[in-house]
Amino acid sequence: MAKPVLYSYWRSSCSWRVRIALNLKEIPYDIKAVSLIKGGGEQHCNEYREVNPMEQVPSLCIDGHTLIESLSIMHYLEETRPQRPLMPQDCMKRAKVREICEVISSGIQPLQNLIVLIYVGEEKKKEWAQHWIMRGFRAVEKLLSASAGKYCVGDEITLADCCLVPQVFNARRFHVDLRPFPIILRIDRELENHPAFRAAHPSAQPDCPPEVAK
Ligand SMILES: O=C(O)/C=C\C(=O)CC(=O)CC(=O)O
Repeated sequence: MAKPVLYSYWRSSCSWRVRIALNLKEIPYDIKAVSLIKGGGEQHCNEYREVNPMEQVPSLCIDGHTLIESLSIMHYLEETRPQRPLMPQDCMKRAKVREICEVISSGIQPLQNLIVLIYVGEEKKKEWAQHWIMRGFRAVEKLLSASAGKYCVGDEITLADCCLVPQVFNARRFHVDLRPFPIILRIDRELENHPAFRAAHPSAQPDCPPEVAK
């Protein structure tokens, strides 16, 4: 089987989630960088629209197919590559993992992504992004107060952690005050030096601008 190819952008939190999952599962993959900003965004070109009709990253070519949507990709990896499980065994804990993934991937990230911020406009975009991230993080913090052990759900790393860490990076990028979210901060700190998370970090990506990578 050919090595999987991930269409990715260094600073895209959705690409980053999938990179973490691939790294944790030790699945070798190649990256095809798609610049979301060059020339108005390479994701909108005809060639890439054939790969991903949503004109977004990530997309993953794997097992002879192309998959889009980060959570759907991560669940496929979990189902087909059971090594280093990223979902708990227990059904209620699985539901808790999905809950946190949903809040982040549907309730926060889409509201502060590039296409929405362009639409909101330069003047309002920071306040807008902060509002939706804080609203979502209040919910995540509350959920974590019941589910967290060392990580988001219990003491094993799950897909919820793969979603949380990149969203914390985005929160910092928009200067959100994270002090009201001590559990989120603790889990982020716990994971920042994990090799799979470090290798997936924007600053470690081949398309990261050299002045940022330093
Ligand atoms: O470098 C840029 O400014 C462009 C795009 C992004 O950050 C990615 C997003 O749209 C946000 C996200 O993935 O959450």
